[in-house]
Amino acid sequence: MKMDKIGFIGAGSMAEAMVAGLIKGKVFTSGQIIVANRSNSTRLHEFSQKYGVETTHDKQKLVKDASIIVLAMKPKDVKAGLDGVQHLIDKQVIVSVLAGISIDTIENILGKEAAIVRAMPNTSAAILKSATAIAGSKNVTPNQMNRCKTLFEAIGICKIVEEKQLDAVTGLSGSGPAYIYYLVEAMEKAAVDVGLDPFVARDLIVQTLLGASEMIAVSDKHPSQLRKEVTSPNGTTEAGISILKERQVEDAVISCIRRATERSEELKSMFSEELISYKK
Ligand SMILES: NC(=O)C1=CN([C@@H]2O[C@H](COP(=O)(O)OP(=O)(O)OC[C@H]3O[C@@H](n4cnc5c(N)ncnc54)[C@H](OP(=O)(O)O)[C@@H]3O)[C@@H](O)[C@H]2O)C=CC1
Ligand SMILES: O=C(O)[C@@H]1CCC=N1
Repeated sequence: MKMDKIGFIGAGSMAEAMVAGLIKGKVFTSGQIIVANRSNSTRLHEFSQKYGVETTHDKQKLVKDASIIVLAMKPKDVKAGLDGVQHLIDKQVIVSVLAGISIDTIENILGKEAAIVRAMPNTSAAILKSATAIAGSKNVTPNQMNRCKTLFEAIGICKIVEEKQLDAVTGLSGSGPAYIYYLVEAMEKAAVDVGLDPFVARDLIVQTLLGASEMIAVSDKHPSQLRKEVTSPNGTTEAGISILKERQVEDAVISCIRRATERSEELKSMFSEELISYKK
């Protein structure tokens, strides 16, 4: 598939995960990718060394050269990130991966309506395993939406949702990898505590996670049934799970995802209140 250039404004972890994934997935060649940040030249040097992509501090050049512009700065930096390029946005599709920043807010900053696709991927994009959801503004054509879906499908799976559901997606799968890493950190501590070599434990934990994920993915059975199949009456699993229940881990997980979802909603209102609507 022949595609134009894609430009990233922001060169952090999410931009890197996407760049790595897009090159690995052969969606874009290195020569079709431009990356810009605010000031960190060492970071841009790293990008060009590692991925062979073009890098620049000149956002205007990036916006003129790219047909897809990915906003990949922190939510608080979106206004500064688009400063000075608003007038150059015309036919490009803007893909925003910013948590909690609405299409309305981006249009307010631009001072006009635009073809904006809000996306919530996760850092597993780097290994082509992102769980992404996208929502488009009313100016996005079906063709542009499909193109963005194809782009995210090349780095994992991609679901189309309504924009209002993106806060929940952020709380669930955008932040999700961190929850799993947190669990693994705890499992690693526990493994040493019960007398295992940390390197042996790491391999066992990773394979356990891979195996369990694959079982959920390929099996027709509900996770609760799969769990039952591990749990022998009066056995070790039952003993372990009884502690998770006693410590109300299920409640903790539900509260964790609710709080992350709420935080995405909070970010949205913080930033939309800050901006004066051009529509008013
Ligand atoms: N990390 C994750 O797992 C996920 C993150 N996201 C979203 O992705 C976005 C980026 O997150 P992350 O990659 O973790 O952030 P990082 O802090 O790692 O990177 C932010 C980048 O934005 C650049 N930047 C800041 N201000 C400007 C500006 N005015 N012009 C150009 N570039 C600028 C910074 O450049 P410099 O270093 O020079 O200041 C830096 O390269 C966030 O909005 C987040 O909500 C979405 C899904 C998952
Ligand atoms: O923590 C955050 O705000 C971002 C959004 C999803 C993952 N990281």
